[in-house]
Amino acid sequence: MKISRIKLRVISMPLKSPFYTHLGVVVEREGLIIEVSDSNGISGFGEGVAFSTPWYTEETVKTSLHILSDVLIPLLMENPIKHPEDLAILFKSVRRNHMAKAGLEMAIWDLYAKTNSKSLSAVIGGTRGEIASGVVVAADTLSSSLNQIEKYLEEGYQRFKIKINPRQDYSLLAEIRRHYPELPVMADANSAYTLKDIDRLKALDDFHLLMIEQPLASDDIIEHSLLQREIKTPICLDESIVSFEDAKNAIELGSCKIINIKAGRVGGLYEAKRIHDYCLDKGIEVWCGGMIEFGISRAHNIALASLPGFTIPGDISASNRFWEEDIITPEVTVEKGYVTVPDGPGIGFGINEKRLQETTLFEKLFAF
Ligand SMILES: O=C(O)CCC(=O)c1ccccc1C(=O)O
Ligand SMILES: [Mg+2]
Repeated sequence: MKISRIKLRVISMPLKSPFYTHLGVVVEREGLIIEVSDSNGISGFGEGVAFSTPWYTEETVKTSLHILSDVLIPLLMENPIKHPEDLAILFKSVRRNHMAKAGLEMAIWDLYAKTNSKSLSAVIGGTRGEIASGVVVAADTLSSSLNQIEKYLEEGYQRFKIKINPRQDYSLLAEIRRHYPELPVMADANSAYTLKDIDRLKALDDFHLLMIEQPLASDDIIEHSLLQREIKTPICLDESIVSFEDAKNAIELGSCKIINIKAGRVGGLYEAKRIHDYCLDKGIEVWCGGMIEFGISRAHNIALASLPGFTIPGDISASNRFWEEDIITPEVTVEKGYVTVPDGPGIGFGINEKRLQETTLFEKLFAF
């Protein structure tokens, strides 16, 4: 691959409505856009999905910018690669920093697919032409949760993820069930509980949830295996799974029945695919998680979720779930509950240059 230039941009955009979790509120989303160009002027795009503050993982926009500028991009300049999978070996010398690695790796996958005139989905082994779409409800009150559910139901979403915590769980889910007895509902706790809350968590079995995502500590797999033995609701791990080894260990221990795969969290599409392949082999269902992302990462998620093991509707919602105007064209849309997997080259979406320009705070260019 003849990489000649890399452009990093920090962008910022307000969410249409605040996103509430027990860890804090997201009102404005800062993000990192990575553009990798070759000597023929073809560009691949990726997104660094770390947030402005380290509330979800330890990375931030600033740490990503540092690791990309001072470590990963210089490493790539000194060590030309033939294929995006070569990055797995090249980046092994750098501990963690998965979101920074993934943003660059995914831009290079997009470039690779485009230079081979294939869709990213085809290049990574996707088999699906459309993806069942789910949505997250992260509101601060019961009434706004119910309003959001009603709106998203009308828009066709097939799965509803409700953020919960020990102060807002049983009564919230009971009200949702009272209004929607058959709704495909799951809960995401973002590590709000400990094993001391076992009775609270057992009680949630009443609601036949599709699953409960990450109830216990963000780096735990041991206690989740104890919890899974006590509750009927399937556990899905998110934060705890940052590598193929984590997925393998969690499955062997019985810590979860389902895994949420986010390419950013695990260091890129290659590692995401390894986890997917292992889960498919072991009969563990997976789905694609979201990061309140802009269109580029959303497009990568669509390609990832086209792999055969992604059998559960994930967090791949339309661009208009979070944004007044996205940075890609066309925007991601949900039709009758599905997102179409594009068959054009690479991620299959263009860049809305005007929107990208007006949301850019800062940019930095690296010439090879
Ligand atoms: O639709 C989305 O973008 C996912 C929403 C979501 O739940 C989330 C958003 C940001 C960080 C972590 C999470 C999560 O899955 O825990
Ligand atoms: Mg989660």
